Amino acid sequence: MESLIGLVNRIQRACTALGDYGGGDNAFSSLWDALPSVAVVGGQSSGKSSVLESIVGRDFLPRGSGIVTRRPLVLQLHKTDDGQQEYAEFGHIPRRRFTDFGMVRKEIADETDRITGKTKQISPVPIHLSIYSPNVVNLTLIDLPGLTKVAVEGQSETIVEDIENMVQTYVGKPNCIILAVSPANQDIATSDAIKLAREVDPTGERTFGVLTKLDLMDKGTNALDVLEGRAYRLQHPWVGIVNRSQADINKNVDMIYARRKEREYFATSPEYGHLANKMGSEYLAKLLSKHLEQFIKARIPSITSLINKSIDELESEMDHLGRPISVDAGAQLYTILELCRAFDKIFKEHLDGGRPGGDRIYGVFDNQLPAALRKLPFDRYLSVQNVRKVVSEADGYQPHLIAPEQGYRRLIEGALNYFRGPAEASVDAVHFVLKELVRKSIGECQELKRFPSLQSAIAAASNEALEKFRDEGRKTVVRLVDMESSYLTVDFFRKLPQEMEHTPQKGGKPEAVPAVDRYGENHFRRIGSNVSSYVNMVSDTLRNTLPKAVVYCQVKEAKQSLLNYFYTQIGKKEGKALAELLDEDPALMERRIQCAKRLELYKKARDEIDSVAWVR
Ligand SMILES: Nc1nc2c(ncn2[C@@H]2O[C@H](COP(=O)(O)OP(=O)(O)OP(=O)(O)O)[C@@H](O)[C@H]2O)c(=O)[nH]1
Repeated sequence: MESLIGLVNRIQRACTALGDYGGGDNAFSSLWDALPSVAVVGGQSSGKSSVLESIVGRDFLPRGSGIVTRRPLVLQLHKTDDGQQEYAEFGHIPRRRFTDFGMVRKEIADETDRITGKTKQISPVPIHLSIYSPNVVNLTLIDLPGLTKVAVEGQSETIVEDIENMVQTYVGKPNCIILAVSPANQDIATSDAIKLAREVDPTGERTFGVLTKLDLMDKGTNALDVLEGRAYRLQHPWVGIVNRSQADINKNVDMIYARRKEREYFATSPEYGHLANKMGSEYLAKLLSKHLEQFIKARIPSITSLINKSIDELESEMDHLGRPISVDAGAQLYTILELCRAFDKIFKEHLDGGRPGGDRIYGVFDNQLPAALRKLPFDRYLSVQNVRKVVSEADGYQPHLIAPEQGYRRLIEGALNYFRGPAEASVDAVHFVLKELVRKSIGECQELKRFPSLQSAIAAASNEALEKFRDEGRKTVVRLVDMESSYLTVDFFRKLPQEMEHTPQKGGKPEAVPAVDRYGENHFRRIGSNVSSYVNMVSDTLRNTLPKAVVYCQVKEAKQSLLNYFYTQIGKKEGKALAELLDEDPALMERRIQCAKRLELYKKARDEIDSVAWVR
């Protein structure tokens, strides 16, 4: 059973080491807040320090006028075997044993000043002090600044309120046992400690009332009304204490001697003799220790479930935030390549299916290209007037005698030039689809979210590569069109019906004679219609071959080598340049560090609890 207080002590120390001392920090749930503790509260000079020293059996707390306790002091008491030497250890100076308790007092004062300065301000960052002694019981107590009514010189106006708020953050938690110290020589109705305890624990179930200075009460008066629970009722019995007086302190009266005197006081007291075995600082220590053990035991299941829940939450947040970046250049390069691959994978999924967008490329080939081909102005180009003009100009001063060979060629070449427009437009349309898919893929790549600089670098490199593919695509489609002009399909012309008419020859044999006027309108109309048929045939061919060229030069290349050039570039980069690509958002980096710390804390706490569970 005793190991339970030790367990909470260890977890508390881990909490402080990792910056969790409850309250304030809303970024994470606090484990400290979930741990049971005993906080000592009371007005100034009510005797808090004396009670603590009496429980420990040692002088070790700084004394002086004004507010001496300006940071919470987490006092962890560990009982050792009889005969062992007493010593103290501070959380902020691990492994240094203090056997001189005068030095402990000095270190508490110095450590208080280290955080608050000598300005008499207060700070919520606790000081951890462990005392190992055969004269203590296992117990953890938190000493808090005394509640005060007025600020003294050198203190801020808000000090009264600040102290009350700090004390509130401790005693306000349902896991905090309140040790409310009130002096017997003051009316209990005016006790600061009881006033505060009543606010945060109205039923009195977690408040232990301690009445000091019983020896200083006016002659003829006693505190039985309070000690027997009539003046102010609590669930737990009140404990009366007689500490050393100021005169005793001045005379350096030994604490162990003081304890004996206290025992004698109650044993021989005519008023309190019947309560003697339930009075005094030793009894108080044992009572608190027993209660704290039970309290911790009852809280373990809820602490365990809080720890497990927090670990789950932190792990999923860590997954979301991603792994920390290594400082090693090789590892950085590896990370960059992995991120590029993650992006590339998404980009390919867009093209191959699985993610939308690739279908828009098919839309270019299936709708945009055929529509653009249909809209080409061949009607105008192959009008009778234009055919006549082109054919006539083609023959120069010597008009054609038989077929207008040159005229046909000129007309066809002129018509085929029109195909360049839709061919290049297809290249551009696919280019823009690919660019858009790059943008989308970067946005969808979770792993890249942390790295704005790398995102821009990948976008720039991809777009540069896409431009190159577009240039290649353009050259290829224009070449396809030019190829159509460079060598015409002879078969088509062979199969053209001749413009001949058969007239009877002398002697009965038919004789083929040209029946049409080679310079007449019908003739040009027929040429126009022949050229139109040829152009349609080419159009059909290009409708099939242009997509092949575009896919070959742009889509396939984008899939296979979008980041190839980028890879060779980053391969040449030095550590600093690589680190720049991986410059994360600083807020994110900080959050990851904090998450990792908390995760470490919760895991440590879980291990501690598991180890105690084995012992039980
Ligand atoms: N005679 C007698 N004097 C006591 C008793 N308890 C405390 N004192 C004296 O009261 C004075 C204040 O006691 P502390 O223990 O310093 O009180 P505190 O609440 O810690 O005071 P601050 O830290 O200043 O808020 C000291 O001079 C003590 O010697 C007691 O039970 N009997």
